[in-house]
Amino acid sequence: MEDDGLILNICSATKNNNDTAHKKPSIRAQIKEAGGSWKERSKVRKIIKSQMRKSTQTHVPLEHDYNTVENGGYDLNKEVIQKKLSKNKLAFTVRREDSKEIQERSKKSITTTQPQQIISSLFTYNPMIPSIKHNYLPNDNLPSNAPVNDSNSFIGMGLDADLVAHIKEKLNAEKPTDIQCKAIPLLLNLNRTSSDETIDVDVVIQAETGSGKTLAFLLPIIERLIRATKSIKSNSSLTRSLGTLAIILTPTRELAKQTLSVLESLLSISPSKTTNNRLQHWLVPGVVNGGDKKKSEKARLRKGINLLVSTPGRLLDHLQNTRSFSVENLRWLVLDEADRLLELGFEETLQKIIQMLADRSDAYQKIKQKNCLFDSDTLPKRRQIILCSATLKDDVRRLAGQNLFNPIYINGIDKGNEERSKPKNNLKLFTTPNQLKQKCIITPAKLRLVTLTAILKATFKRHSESISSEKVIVFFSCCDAVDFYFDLFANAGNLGQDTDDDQKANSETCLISTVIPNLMMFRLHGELSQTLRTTTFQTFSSTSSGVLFCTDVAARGLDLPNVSKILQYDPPTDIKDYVHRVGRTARLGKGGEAILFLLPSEVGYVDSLEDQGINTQNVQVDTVLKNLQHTTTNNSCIG
Ligand SMILES: Nc1ncnc2c1ncn2[C@@H]1O[C@H](COP(=O)(O)OP(=O)(O)OP(=O)(O)O)[C@@H](O)[C@H]1O
Repeated sequence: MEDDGLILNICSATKNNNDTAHKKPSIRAQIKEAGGSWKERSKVRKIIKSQMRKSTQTHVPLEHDYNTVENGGYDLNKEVIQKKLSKNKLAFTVRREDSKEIQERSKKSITTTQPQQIISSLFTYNPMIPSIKHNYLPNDNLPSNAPVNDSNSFIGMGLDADLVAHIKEKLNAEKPTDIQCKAIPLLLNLNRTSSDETIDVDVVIQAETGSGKTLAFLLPIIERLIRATKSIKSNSSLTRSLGTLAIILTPTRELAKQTLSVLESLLSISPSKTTNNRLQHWLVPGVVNGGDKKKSEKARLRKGINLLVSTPGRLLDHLQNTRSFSVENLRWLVLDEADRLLELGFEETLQKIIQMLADRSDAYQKIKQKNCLFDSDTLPKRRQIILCSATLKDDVRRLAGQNLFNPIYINGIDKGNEERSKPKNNLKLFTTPNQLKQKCIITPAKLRLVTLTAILKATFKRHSESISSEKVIVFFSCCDAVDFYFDLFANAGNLGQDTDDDQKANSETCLISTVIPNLMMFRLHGELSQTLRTTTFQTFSSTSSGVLFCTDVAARGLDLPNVSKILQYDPPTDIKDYVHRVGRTARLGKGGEAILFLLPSEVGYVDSLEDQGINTQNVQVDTVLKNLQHTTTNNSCIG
């Protein structure tokens, strides 16, 4: 699927683990089970089982066990260690040379073990968790992506008064954000001279997640079209059959639909005296999207979609196969989440799209068909490319070198963040919202599920009949993991009992959890039907409380209101994806919390985050597990 990268949570075997495997082959491996009658084989299997049971009961913690402790694999609490050490004297004498070291290590281990550990009844002890050495630098928590008070107003930037009143009423946007202050005047380009046709240069916008980049590029486009509409006297020149004037490309279908709805609400501006309803009359927004019916899209393209939002594959398909799709008048090509669009899988498609658009408008220029709309000075005289993302790096610069015209880079990184982030290399840093509380929790594999449950339980506390109004997103590495955990939380205890129920669950947008009473559970990934994806996205957007289990299909661009917490059950392989995942909360100056789950073997991830200027606070599993026993009054489940 184009939307879902399969990211596996692979932890490489350490040297010590390898040694362990080498020194102590399993009993099963030593006994040949093949051959003989089934009765004999069954007998052998029983013997093996009982030997294995005995072996685990009498197993003494040997040197390599403690080596794995250091690597975060195991920990034996005081009782278990002492019991095992005293019980098996034989093994103890055999490995006498190791014993002193063992005792030393066990002493260390015991002293570091918390006195009141919460241990799941499934296990006899909690594995030890390696401590991570990093300097957590608490920041001032001042919002970095909120509208700026001392900014120039939208009207001061040159936006139409009706449009400004409209965005205030519809989107509650009164003051521009930092990136909007920088990008809107540049893209409006009001200081151009009509003689200089090349002045509308390409623009690269990089700013934090949730800082209003969508309006930063949509408002100037709409404003310039309003101005062009006003400048033309005859209505006959303004018709949707002028074809597509702007294309906005997004990497996922959900983001395409979201961008379309922003466009629609911008264009639902009430008819003013000046535009006299003409804007709505001819300017038609639309979407063409993988997963939708191509036939109806073709019909709409034939009639004319002036502002088109699309995913790359479907756009290329229409460019190649829909003859009535008119892009000769195209004035803007926006690549939203540009770095994702340039990743493997999309890059080739994108290059073909850019080439086809260039060929078509060149051919058109030769025919020199004219419309007075394009004679006005308000529209760009050439196709302007706008790249946009919170995480732009060298891949974008490569495209910039090849396809962009005199690109201008606008960076929304605020001063506070720049100072806070101390780069260890020369790479450009990614920034995350200043007010976002970022935490990491090192959990051994066997405690991960119980830790997730504890966090969700603490977040969705019961208040008599209802639960806390919180919205949480949990990211997993792949579609199967989402389905597995969704089934677990939604259907625990009923798994696999009724296939009709399973089918029903697969087609339902939301289920009530059987683990956490009253909790509404949603899931989103690239293998679900398009209808289910769309309804899930819409329902989770509008709900006031619930949890969404998803893959990275929901990581980029989605503006899901009031999400208070992001959990990353599997860390993403790319730090860029980390930035986008956590960016689903703490949007536009609001607060938020992000918790990253790491296996003991993955602690190095914290350093990689630090290299990018991302600072996480380490939280102990024990603190979280206590929430299973106590309902804390503190809203933050992990302190
Ligand atoms: N100036 C503003 N005042 C109030 N709200 C705004 C303003 N600008 C944008 N918004 C709202 O802020 C939210 C986030 O905006 P948007 O989705 O464009 O962020 P983004 O920077 O594109 O984030 P991401 O990188 O995650 O895609 C949206 O709900 C949008 O309507």
